[in-house]
Amino acid sequence: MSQYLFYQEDRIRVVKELNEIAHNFSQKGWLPATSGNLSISLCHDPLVFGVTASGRDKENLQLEDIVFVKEDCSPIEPTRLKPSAETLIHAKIYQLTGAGSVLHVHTVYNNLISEIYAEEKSVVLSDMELIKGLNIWEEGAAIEIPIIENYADIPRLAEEIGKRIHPQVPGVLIRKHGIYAWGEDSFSAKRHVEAFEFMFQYHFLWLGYVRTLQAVEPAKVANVSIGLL
Ligand SMILES: CSC[C@@H](O)[C@@H](O)C(=O)COP(=O)(O)O
Ligand SMILES: [Zn+2]
Repeated sequence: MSQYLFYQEDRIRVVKELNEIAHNFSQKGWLPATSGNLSISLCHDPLVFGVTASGRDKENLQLEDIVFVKEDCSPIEPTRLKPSAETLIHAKIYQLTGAGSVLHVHTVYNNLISEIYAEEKSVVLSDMELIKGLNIWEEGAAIEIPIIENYADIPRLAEEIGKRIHPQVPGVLIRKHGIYAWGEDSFSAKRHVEAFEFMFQYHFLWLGYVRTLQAVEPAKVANVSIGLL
């Protein structure tokens, strides 16, 4: 008998919450072509978390598509399911941040921003109301989101992500891949993903708008700073 049966009620809650988030993000087009992976922790000491199984269509995620794993990413009980190929990244983020949930999505805008600012290795966003969605309330706050190269070797990718995590900024971009965002629970982690994605979309469209104005009405944008472009 598994020593983890003790968590049965919490397991049901985790599975339901992950399914709801998978369906919600799929509706938004944030988990295309089976991409992305989602997790919620059950326990921190020892670390145990539920994570989406590898290669599942998140749009049609089923309750049984969640695998419960330990700190070393192995399942807590025998299963035919393979945990997400990126489970190690989830484990690393739990260990370093004490988060209660880690969510990973692939979107067009997070891919575009990660590529535009790839050489800088981070993107700075400021003067945006939704920074408050990250629970950062100071007026005029600026946030710097790290951008990590998209190493195919997952242990290396997890290691590099670990080195760049900023205590105040609950997200890390992987170049032309996606974002990992986290929070104290799945509600907060979801809110963080949504805030990041809103800001990435806004920032990308703003860059294009200002650049167009620079071409057609330069005087109008003479004092507008858009960073790189
Ligand atoms: C289908 S492409 C996406 C994968 O390469 C990977 O980055 C991803 O996010 C999903 O991997 P998974 O093993 O299903 O959790
Ligand atoms: Zn991915």
